[in-house]
Amino acid sequence: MSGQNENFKVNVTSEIGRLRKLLIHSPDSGIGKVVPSKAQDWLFEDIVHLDTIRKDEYDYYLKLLMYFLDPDKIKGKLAAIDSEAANRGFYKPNHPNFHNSANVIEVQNLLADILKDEYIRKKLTAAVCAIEGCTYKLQLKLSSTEPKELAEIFISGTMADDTMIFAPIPNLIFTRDVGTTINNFVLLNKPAKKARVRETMLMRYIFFNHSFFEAYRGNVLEIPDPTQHFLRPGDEPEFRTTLEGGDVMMVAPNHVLIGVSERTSEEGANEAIKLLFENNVVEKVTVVKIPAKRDYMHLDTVFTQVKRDTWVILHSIAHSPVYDANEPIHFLKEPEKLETTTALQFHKNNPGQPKVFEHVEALLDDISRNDLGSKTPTQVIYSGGNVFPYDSREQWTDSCNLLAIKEGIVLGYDRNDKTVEAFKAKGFNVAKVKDFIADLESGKIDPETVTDTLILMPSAELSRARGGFHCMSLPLLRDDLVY
Ligand SMILES: NC(=[NH2+])NCCC[C@H](N)C(=O)O
Repeated sequence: MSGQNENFKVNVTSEIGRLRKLLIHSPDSGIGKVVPSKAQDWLFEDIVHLDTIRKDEYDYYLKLLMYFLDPDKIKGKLAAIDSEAANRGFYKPNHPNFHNSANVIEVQNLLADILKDEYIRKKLTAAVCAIEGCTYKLQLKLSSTEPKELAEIFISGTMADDTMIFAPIPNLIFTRDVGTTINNFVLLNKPAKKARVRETMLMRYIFFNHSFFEAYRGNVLEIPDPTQHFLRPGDEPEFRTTLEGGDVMMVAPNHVLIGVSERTSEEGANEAIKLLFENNVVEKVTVVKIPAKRDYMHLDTVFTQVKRDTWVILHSIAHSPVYDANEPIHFLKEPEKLETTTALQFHKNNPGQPKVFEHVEALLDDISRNDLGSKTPTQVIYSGGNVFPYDSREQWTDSCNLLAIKEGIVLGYDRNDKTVEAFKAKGFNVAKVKDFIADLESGKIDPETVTDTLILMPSAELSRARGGFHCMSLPLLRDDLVY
């Protein structure tokens, strides 16, 4: 894939413009190595069945992306691609028949590309071995391993003979979290969780060394730690700057949202805002503070955008506290226990005087109407139709974490029944991905003309990894919205 850097463009100005290029990572064998005792440390809620997550779930995601982003590789060829004789070669990064799309880009292959350079291979091997505590002998062995094999080892933690040498990084399927494209800049993450450290390092090497990103090297932003962090006593994470991509949303060309959450610290948001303003990347950054808890780990777990005038959100995050401000409980509970969510908007020219939004829904309405020029009333679809307990059950299985492949065409899990009903009530078509793909292949559906559809993706295994399709995508290029 190296050498294809002419015309390689990085530019994302919204959450919903037609998707043209993205980074993904298909479930690798490391996911099949998650053991119950480590599942929580590795940020999975359960162990998953590798074969099912690939063949019956993720492969459909890949196919769908191909029809929209690289149709020549799939249209008219589906039967052959999925034949038994093909043995899923199209889906396996190291297989000779791998799709090798330059639009639906597999991280593992970018990693293999940069590892062809001996200097980079040695440096990155030393870095991986340092964080994983490998022996020097193993480091030497890895340095002379063939690039494609080495890329697989770095990701899965497993040698070709199936020996595990360090932990896998099973969360790499959630490419969203490793960085965010903001206009033609990339803001790299600074992970809060140890389980996500190696992924970030691999991505850092890719963005700074792969020929695809050559023209953008000066536009890769990294978040430093402030001096207070190094000088603090003990091991407390105080002052640590953390920021994960799921907390960063590129909602309009001049406007980014940053969630302060379980994963992104106030300090992380602070450094990110300074970087974005100093580099003239955007004019406005709105910080949305959400309760720091596992269920809401990132901002994109509580809302995502569907169309310029439509959002899907968890009601308790959308609005001010459910308690009546006149009830005694309002005064008795700590503000964070009331699940309040605040939104503070900082402007480049006047960062000292942030604008306060009463609640998140007011912010989303402002984005739709004022940033995106929507002339229609802003529509909000609530997780689980805003009916307890379906609202929180379905949020937990990513009802609010949708990926728009173009405005109004969104991918979500097939298990969130009440949310699906809420989409239907707002006039959306709902299609099972298998049927949708059959219609794309037969030509009954045309990616250019299809409108307002929630595509339901199989989710039994994927949802145990605790993320949806928004998390499983790192958009690099989207068409600008036409106003
Ligand atoms: N953008 C997201 N919401 N990503 C979800 C990440 C899920 C992953 N298991 C984690 O806990 O880190």
